Amino acid sequence: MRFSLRHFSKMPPVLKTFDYLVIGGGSGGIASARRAAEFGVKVALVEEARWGGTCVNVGCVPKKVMFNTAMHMEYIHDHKDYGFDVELKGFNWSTIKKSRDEYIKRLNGIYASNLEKSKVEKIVGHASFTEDGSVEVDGQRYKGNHTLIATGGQPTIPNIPGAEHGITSDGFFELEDLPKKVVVVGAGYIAVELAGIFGALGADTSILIRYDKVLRTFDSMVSTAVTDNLEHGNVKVMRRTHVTSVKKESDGTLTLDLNSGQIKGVNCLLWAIGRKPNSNLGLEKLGVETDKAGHIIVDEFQNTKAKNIYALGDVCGKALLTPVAIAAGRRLSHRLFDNKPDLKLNYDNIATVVFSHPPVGTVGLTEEEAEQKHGKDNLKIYSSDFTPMYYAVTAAKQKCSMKLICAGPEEKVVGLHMVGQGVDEMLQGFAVAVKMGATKAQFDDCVAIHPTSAEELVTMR
Ligand SMILES: Cc1cc2nc3c(=O)[nH]c(=O)nc-3n(C[C@H](O)[C@H](O)[C@H](O)COP(=O)(O)OP(=O)(O)OC[C@H]3O[C@@H](n4cnc5c(N)ncnc54)[C@H](O)[C@@H]3O)c2cc1C
Ligand SMILES: NC(=O)C1=CN([C@@H]2O[C@H](COP(=O)(O)OP(=O)(O)OC[C@H]3O[C@@H](n4cnc5c(N)ncnc54)[C@H](OP(=O)(O)O)[C@@H]3O)[C@@H](O)[C@H]2O)C=CC1
Ligand SMILES: N[C@@H](CCC(=O)N[C@@H](CSSC[C@H](NC(=O)CC[C@H](N)C(=O)O)C(=O)NCC(=O)O)C(=O)NCC(=O)O)C(=O)O
Repeated sequence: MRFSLRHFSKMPPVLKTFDYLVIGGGSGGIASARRAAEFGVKVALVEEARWGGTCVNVGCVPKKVMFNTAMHMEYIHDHKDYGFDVELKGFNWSTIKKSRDEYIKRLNGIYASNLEKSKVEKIVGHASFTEDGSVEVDGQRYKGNHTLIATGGQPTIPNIPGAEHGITSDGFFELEDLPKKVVVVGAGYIAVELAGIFGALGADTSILIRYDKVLRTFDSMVSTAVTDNLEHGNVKVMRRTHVTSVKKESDGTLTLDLNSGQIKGVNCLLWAIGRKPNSNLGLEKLGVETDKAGHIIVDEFQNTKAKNIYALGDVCGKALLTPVAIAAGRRLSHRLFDNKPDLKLNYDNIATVVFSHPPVGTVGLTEEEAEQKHGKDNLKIYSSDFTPMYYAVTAAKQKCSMKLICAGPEEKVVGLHMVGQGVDEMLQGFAVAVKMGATKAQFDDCVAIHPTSAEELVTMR
């Protein structure tokens, strides 16, 4: 007690009090702060880096630009099969990097001005908690009657000698040129997406995975198809392989020592082995609990263990997706300031896309999860494998695979999985149907749109 009093006396006085103080100007924090401000409460948002957070600056948005770039390269190879007399004379990475950077800069400005328009007070700097639950930023103290932690996460780097010679997804967005020889380590979303981009753009690309397939937590159909597609798409899949040490040579290239063998002459090593939460905010002083990995523990209403302190988005470690952070943030603001005391995000049936080549779209249970939940005998699985019509006249082909997992006598669709051209844009509408509890008969009752890949989903037998 005496210690606390002495400590309190050293704290600067509270400069300002807000109804809602949000830490983290990324997807969840911005969405929650702006929604709260709509209800006429006094809101402030603290951000230490660039407005928009991971998604806008080093995530979804610049990644999608690079995915689109890679798609151009794929299509260019098909042009001659469609009768176009075009010649690819080269690809200039720095052209797209420059326009991408300018676009992100514009977005930073738009986000800042949107906050101003919404009357959210912007506070720039690193936030940390003091003992009494107020927040200190650059020596100033702010108090929130309600405080949200939406501080996101950062890439993990392995603890091996020379790991610092590698980059992460953050560094990917700083590359000034397409590296000649690339090694991507990891088997999740980021490894698959970035290896796919490098491969499509013509880098000599390898992906090092610990097991036999990428995306192991996805339905096995997806995991198998994406692993095969990487191999067919210019990416060498090195299974059961990990890096034990990294050495930088005098010519600037890297030599990777592996559990078996070596890779020499690497121009870019990219770690994509997961992310860790930004939860080093002095939470222990407040009784906010974290799990072993540092993710903030919250209940279904995003409440932490400390009164009037909430957390959401990547810092909580559940469904690390921008729309999840946004949806949780907006619902929380309605609950706190719009008299909707029961509003919370339902984390079931969240649709997700992996921007691989071709992309993955998936919602609901994997077959393995459905077997555990409903029992193998209560499931009926429908699947379809075909070559989309786009490839009818092209030399290069990519298959499309789809799977519906139906449960019970009514054949409720509890899982929908797709890998193929266009499935990224196809998924959202079907996700509505799955969320509504649609059955296979209801899918079939919907007359197909022809000729599309999507029609397969309403005509499967
Ligand atoms: C390469 C990559 C690609 C991705 N692609 C997709 C995709 O295609 N689709 C998708 O849905 N999701 C994608 N994601 C995930 C998505 O970016 C995140 O799920 C989302 O940004 C999480 O939002 P958030 O608000 O929880 O955190 P963030 O967006 O990370 O925002 C947190 C903010 O808090 C700030 N901050 C942290 N600590 C402090 C502090 N102490 N004081 C002040 N400010 C602080 C940070 O600077 C940051 O701006 C991708 C992620 C990566 C890395
Ligand atoms: N399109 C989208 O919506 C995107 C979303 N995101 C979000 O960001 C999150 C973070 O992405 P990401 O960083 O790819 O993390 P993920 O959790 O998706 O994947 C990381 C994978 O790397 C492998 N791995 C873990 N540790 C090691 C290690 N020490 N050495 C080698 N491999 C290892 C694991 O696979 P295994 O166990 O098989 O080895 C693990 O699943 C994603 O989960 C996703 O939620 C990111 C990008 C795009
Ligand atoms: N689906 C469209 C998305 C277009 C879009 O939303 N672009 C954003 C930039 S990328 S995206 C950054 C990301 N936005 C989104 O995820 C889109 C949110 C959706 N429109 C919604 O309102 O729910 C995010 O982190 N949002 C937090 C927040 O907005 O509160 C933009 O231009 N914004 C300018 C503006 O808004 O004026 C596409 O892919 O083209």
